[in-house]
Amino acid sequence: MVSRRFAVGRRCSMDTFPPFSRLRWSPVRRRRGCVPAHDPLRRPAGRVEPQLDYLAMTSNWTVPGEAVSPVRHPEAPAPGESIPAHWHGCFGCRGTGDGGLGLDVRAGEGAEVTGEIVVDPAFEGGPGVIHGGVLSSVFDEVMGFSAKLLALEVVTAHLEVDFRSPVPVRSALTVRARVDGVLGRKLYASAEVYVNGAAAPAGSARALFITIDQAVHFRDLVGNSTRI
Ligand SMILES: CCCCCCCCCCCCCC(=O)SCCNC(=O)CCNC(=O)[C@H](O)C(C)(C)COP(=O)(O)OP(=O)(O)OC[C@H]1O[C@@H](n2cnc3c(N)ncnc32)[C@H](O)[C@@H]1OP(=O)(O)O
Repeated sequence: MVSRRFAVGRRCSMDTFPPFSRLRWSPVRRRRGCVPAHDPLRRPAGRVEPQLDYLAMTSNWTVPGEAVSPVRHPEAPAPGESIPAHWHGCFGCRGTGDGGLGLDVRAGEGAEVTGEIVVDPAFEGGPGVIHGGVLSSVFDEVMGFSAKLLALEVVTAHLEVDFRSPVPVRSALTVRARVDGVLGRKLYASAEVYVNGAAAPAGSARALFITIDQAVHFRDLVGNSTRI
């Protein structure tokens, strides 16, 4: 059956809709003269395209000048030691067998941590690559662990991620994260992800965490949990 979107140009036998139609008619379909009615690759005349500097991976999220350097807690895990899960029910802390990310996060120097994870095929988004939301969760979790070196309980208030290059499923990821600055209840953190030991990051993230009193924050929410 020929879809209405490919009604102009020659008829094609393999007319299917996204996610795969874009991959299939470019460039093969162009050569065949098979042109869709609406070509998402064609830029509409007169529209201003966003000018993103992907290589610089810029961010408008900056640590305020008044922020102070993070102070590592004297009883924080030593550099190289694994940092225990903050809660067994956490998606980030649970193993992949239990529907979690299966992250292993280790303490570094100062307020730095390193998270290791192998991208489970269950985390697939686009064909063969990790889902961007899952990678965002990885960043969120590993940056959150850096707050544990300060012995602070935090939740994420703001998270931003730059995806620089695709991250294949089954690849081994190393996430380096740290608290960059503290201002009252606010912790500013940043992180980068490296694929299979590559020298250049495949993505980066920044976050704002806010310290909380867990007992108060979760008091009226804990009843929703199925893992208590
Ligand atoms: C999970 C706990 C375990 C702990 C173990 C550690 C390991 C963790 C690993 C887990 C990792 C995964 C973790 C997860 O995934 S946590 C899950 C995702 N996050 C949440 O569910 C948090 C939802 N939000 C809230 O509950 C409240 O908004 C919070 C508690 C964050 C603040 O509400 P609260 O009423 O308490 O305080 P406040 O509103 O006076 O705000 C305080 C200050 O912050 C500033 N502000 C706030 N938001 C923003 C913003 N978006 N951009 C810029 N600024 C912002 C605000 O202006 C103010 O500044 P100032 O006026 O004082 O200058």
